[in-house]
Amino acid sequence: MIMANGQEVRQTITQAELLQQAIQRLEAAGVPDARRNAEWILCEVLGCSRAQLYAYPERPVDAARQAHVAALLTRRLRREPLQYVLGYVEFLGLRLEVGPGVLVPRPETEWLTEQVLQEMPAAPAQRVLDVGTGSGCIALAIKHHRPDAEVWACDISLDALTIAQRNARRLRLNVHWVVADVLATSFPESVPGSFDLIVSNPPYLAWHEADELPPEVRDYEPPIALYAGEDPLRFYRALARHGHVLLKQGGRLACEVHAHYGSDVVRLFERSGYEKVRLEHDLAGNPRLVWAWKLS
Ligand SMILES: C[S@@+](CC[C@H](N)C(=O)[O-])C[C@H]1O[C@@H](n2cnc3c(N)ncnc32)[C@H](O)[C@@H]1O
Repeated sequence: MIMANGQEVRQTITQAELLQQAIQRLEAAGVPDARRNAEWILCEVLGCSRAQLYAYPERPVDAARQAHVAALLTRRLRREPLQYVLGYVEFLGLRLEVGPGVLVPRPETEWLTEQVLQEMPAAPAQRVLDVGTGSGCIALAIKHHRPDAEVWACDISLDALTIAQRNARRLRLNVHWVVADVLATSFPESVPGSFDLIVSNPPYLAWHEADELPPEVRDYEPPIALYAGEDPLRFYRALARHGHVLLKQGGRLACEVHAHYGSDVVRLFERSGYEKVRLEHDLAGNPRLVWAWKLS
């Protein structure tokens, strides 16, 4: 009998027993969605699909794999996000590396990227800028689904850009990565301008919202990716200002918004001279995406 992270590792245990143990430990610690979490961790370590996990309940799990499961489980029990524990997330058909230093891409952002892809004209080839790219999820998904597009992506965080670039290399997607502070007065000169589309999921939480966040978000994801600070519209003001310089005539902005501030962002863009400003609701019915055109 071996001890791994305080957990007993028996020489022989079946997949079904290991799964049950994992579910019980996660449930006892109050981790939401315990079964799904346990399934993901076991499938990752055993190198099998969810169907195979249940199809072969009697299959024995060796001590090394038991110890690996125990190690990942310990991290998840401390409420580290499941995607950090696994080291990746699926985003619009792409497997992206994620980990400390980068926001875990959300389903809402996947939905937003789908809307953007649907609205992108087939021709001419589009020039796109993703502001606050994080793992690179939006930029990489656009480049993957529209290889003809010229895609640029920026972030203030070097940690994020390092992960985004690793994702790009692994997926063999050619995106231009730039370190830039969107709150600065101007963008680096290397960013060319004349964009057809600027897309952004900027930080949009207020400080006081930290108390309502689950520990996975509050204690692990980078604060720079989450909080806008005192002024929840700060990043949208900056995007509106830069859009006038970086977008071509007839270009547009597509921004993810906090469900509480959709109408405020619409007003902000209208007052900043954008036209055809429109708010879209996500699959949960929450205001989520604001479009704004630079027509004049
Ligand atoms: C909400 S996260 C979005 C990440 C990614 N686009 C996604 O949807 O998963 C916001 C991103 O903006 C970046 N960011 C924060 N402040 C910034 C700034 N002043 N200039 C540029 N990027 C910034 C953060 O590092 C983070 O990667």
